[in-house]
Amino acid sequence: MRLEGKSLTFRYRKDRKPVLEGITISIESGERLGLAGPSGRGKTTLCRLLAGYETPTSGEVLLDGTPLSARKGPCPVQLLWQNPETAVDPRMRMDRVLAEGGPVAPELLEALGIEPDWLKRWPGELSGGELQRFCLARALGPATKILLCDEMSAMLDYITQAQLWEVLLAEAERRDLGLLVVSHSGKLLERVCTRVITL
Ligand SMILES: Nc1ncnc2c1ncn2[C@@H]1O[C@H](COP(=O)(O)OP(=O)(O)OP(=O)(O)O)[C@@H](O)[C@H]1O
Repeated sequence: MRLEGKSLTFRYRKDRKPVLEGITISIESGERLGLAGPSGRGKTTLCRLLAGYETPTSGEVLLDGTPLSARKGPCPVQLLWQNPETAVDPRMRMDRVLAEGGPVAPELLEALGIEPDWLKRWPGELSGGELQRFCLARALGPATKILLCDEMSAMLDYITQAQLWEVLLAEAERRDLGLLVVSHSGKLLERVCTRVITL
């Protein structure tokens, strides 16, 4: 599978200059593409366009040559945020949050260190790191083919970071997923990516 952003231009407001101008990017199955660039350059905005959360002012987002917006059913492109608190519905217990991405193998939950007792808790009863484990499990639902990781481990301690990356890289390899990894850490990008570009 191939996700392409073609000549993407985007502005948040008509009277402001574009945040992104004529950006072309592509991510293939099995590839781990790193995206670097200074703060405010538009990395998160680009992820939002590629995941279909925003519509480009001009240009298009294609999945195997078909506009992402024209696809039906569960989206094969998933986005993981830096702040899991903003990515879960606070009115749903964690078992329902998890089910939003489709069924998740118990082995994956175990590998991510998700304790069975956490499934009946509300999001507000978990730490940021515990919530991010759920967000990763949910993003790895059966329909996912391309995963966009926007600073997904930036707020975690080193041990949790290492654990999540180990699980994600093994899963990506096993399922031939394509990854876009956004990070300010050159070391992380060097370590996990097959190719790195700068915005
Ligand atoms: N909802 C919004 N409305 C208006 N402007 C926005 C909005 N979200 C982001 N911006 C602006 O768009 C620009 C790009 O922001 P974005 O978050 O995409 O950058 P980034 O490269 O991901 O930054 P960082 O590395 O700090 O996370 C910034 O100037 C930001 O102020």
